[in-house]
Amino acid sequence: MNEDPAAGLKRDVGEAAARLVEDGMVVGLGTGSTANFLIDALGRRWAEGLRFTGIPTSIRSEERARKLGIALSDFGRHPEIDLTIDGADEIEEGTLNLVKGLGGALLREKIVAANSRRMVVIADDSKLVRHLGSKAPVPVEVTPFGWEATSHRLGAIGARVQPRRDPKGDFFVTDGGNLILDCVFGPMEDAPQRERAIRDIVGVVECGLFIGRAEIALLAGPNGVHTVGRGT
Ligand SMILES: O=C[C@H](O)[C@H](O)[C@H](O)COP(=O)(O)O
Repeated sequence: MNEDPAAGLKRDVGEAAARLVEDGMVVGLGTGSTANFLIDALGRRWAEGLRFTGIPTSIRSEERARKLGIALSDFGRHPEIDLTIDGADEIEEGTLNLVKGLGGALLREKIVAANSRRMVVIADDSKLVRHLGSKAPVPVEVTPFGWEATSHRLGAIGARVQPRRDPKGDFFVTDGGNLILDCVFGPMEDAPQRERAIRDIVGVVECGLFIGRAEIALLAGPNGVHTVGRGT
């Protein structure tokens, strides 16, 4: 198995973010390799006596947190979340707008982020970009019914569309039973408008552009973890 070269940085930032959680909070638990380090660090804090309620953003994160003994709840019972901590595929300098969903968890992640008082994004600093779309495609979750027509409409607003497949070559299916179309737009100077244009297409369930959601970013680099706010 290939070792992730950024694993050390992801661990550093996951552990730093776990220190933001306080007793009694309702906490959105993100998804992905960086969020896994957060969940593991929270598991250690739980074992030391910290008590909070976790709202997982995917089945994978739910299983990981449950194994560590963290108390979890259903989003429906806790529709107001104090703090969500999640990874990202790209973070735009200045705005902290994000691309998320390369791991396929964007719909639950976006619902949880939209209902959180604060969202903190965690990543190694290679994820910081001048414009979203510079390196990553925008994942778009679509209904299986009519996906070809939805794909065509996405093409008409400028995307090069690639249906996501799993390692066996079958369509990748999300936790919500939908498909993902990875949309390459190239670097975008108009991500907020692009998000609206994508979401206006019938058949689109949600898209991986997170606009105005993250309040701060914790970024790990060779010199340690630093905090970046919006507008900096
Ligand atoms: O669907 C996956 C999520 O949006 C992840 O938070 C995102 O892909 C970042 O994942 P990682 O920390 O593994 O790079």
